[in-house]
Amino acid sequence: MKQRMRVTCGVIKQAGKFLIVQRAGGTSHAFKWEFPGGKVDPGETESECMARELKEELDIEVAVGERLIPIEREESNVIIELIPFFCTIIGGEITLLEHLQLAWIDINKPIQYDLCIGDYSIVDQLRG
Ligand SMILES: Nc1nc2c([nH]c(=O)n2[C@@H]2O[C@H](COP(=O)(O)OP(=O)(O)OP(=O)(O)O)[C@@H](O)[C@H]2O)c(=O)[nH]1
Repeated sequence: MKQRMRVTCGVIKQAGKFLIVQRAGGTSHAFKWEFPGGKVDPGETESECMARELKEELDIEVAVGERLIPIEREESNVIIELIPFFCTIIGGEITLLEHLQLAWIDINKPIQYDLCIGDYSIVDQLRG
């Protein structure tokens, strides 16, 4: 059976725009843009993972809201389930602890950033 990996990613909206961040060099998908998040650890719920990753990556506390439709993709024989959640910042200031840059995107305009492939499906969901 193929290995599965669950990854949560946060959809944060402010002033009508959505936050994306650029992955660092030396990681998988280096320099690609993504919604911040990461792998669900054993024994952790998806929501716990979401809140933990945003604390680790952006130094913010969030309220984890609605779960969007997950996106499944296979990469190097591993099935990656990317699970987006709407998140609201309830504490802290966004500080990039792992990523290179951030951007706030207007979802209804063409995306000018090189996103991780699965993330285009999240953008489609946000466009409704
Ligand atoms: N965080 C995040 N990962 C994504 C997105 N889209 C996407 O394909 N991925 C992929 O999902 C995987 C998540 O890995 P990650 O490196 O962010 O997770 P992590 O922080 O737990 O990793 P690490 O602790 O092993 O460094 C990567 O292969 C990444 O390329 C996204 O929007 N956000």
